[in-house]
Amino acid sequence: MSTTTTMTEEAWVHYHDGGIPGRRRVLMGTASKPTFSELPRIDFQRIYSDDLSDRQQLAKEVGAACRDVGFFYAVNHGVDDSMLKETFEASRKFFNLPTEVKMEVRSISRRKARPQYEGRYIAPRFPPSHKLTCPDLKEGFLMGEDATDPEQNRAVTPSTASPRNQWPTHPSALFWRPAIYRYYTAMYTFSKRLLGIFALALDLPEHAFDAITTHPMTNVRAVHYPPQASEADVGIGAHTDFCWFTLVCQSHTELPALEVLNANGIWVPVRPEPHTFVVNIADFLKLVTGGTWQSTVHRVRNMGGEERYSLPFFFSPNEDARVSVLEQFRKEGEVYEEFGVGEYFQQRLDIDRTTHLGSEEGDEK
Ligand SMILES: O=C(O)CCC(=O)C(=O)O
Ligand SMILES: [Fe+2]
Repeated sequence: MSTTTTMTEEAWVHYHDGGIPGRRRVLMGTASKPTFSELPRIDFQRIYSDDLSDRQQLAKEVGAACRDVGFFYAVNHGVDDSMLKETFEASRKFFNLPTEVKMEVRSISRRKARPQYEGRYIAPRFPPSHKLTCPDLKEGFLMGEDATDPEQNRAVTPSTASPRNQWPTHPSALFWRPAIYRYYTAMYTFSKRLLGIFALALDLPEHAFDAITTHPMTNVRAVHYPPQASEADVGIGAHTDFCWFTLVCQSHTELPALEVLNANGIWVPVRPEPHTFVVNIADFLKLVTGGTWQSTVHRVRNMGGEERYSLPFFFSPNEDARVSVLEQFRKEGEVYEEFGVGEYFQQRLDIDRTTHLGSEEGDEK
């Protein structure tokens, strides 16, 4: 949850960074630092160019945005616009279904050795009782890689044989699975290309990340944010994402709802722009770039009286990949350990469960 408080006449913004509670002083006037006040807009048409120098030029702009802001708009991304529109229509329809239809896919397993995520419906303000209350007003539906879903064309092996996703079976909800799969597949394909641009932006060969992303960890979370009655409520509390990077499509609302925190502790609104993705760097890419790329704090407050829908797509490397700080970001004399992608992800989920009430059940970000 994020709040701005005044302590001895100083204002602070509170958030979760890397799953850990943090705060930032609000700096104004002469105390303010150079920082961003809007998100860069980057033209992605060049991602499809056969000419390497076009892709390198794009990568230069992407690299600057990742370093200076951690967020950018991707325009002309080439993903089919009518498919995006249809996915939002399907989202509206899904979240309008009776609660009992959505609750069919609400269950989570209580197994100790649980998988990184389990696809399901996430009810608003859950859990209602045994802890304090969950602050987030949002409701969501989460799915991700699952070799037992034939749509993913993946080999079912002993390690991938447990289903992770849950799909509603009520006749009124059967439209949901194909709609989400169309979106998932398109975002997956775009993300693989984007990864090549990130590699170039980091002065690596374009295919440097291919070996660790043959079966990447990926999630779609469809989210519905009801209009907020009060400033004290929160659609999704201030946080950083803990994957490698996130792509977000947001529905149109007159008043921007997604906000990004700049270095002066000012919330910069991310106005919904038609036909664009909002791309943000998450904790994992910050980690492997030795903090050179920013995983920027953000939150959602839906104050404009309209229903809001968003479709974040979260991307991380293979669960069994091992990564470390990239060579060019290492400092002499420092020791850098390797860590497992899946283990890191699980650690972050566990931290989030204990420090972020809204995410007690493994609310992947
Ligand atoms: O709804 C949005 O615009 C952003 C959601 C978000 O930050 C998240 O799901 O991690
Ligand atoms: Fe996020």
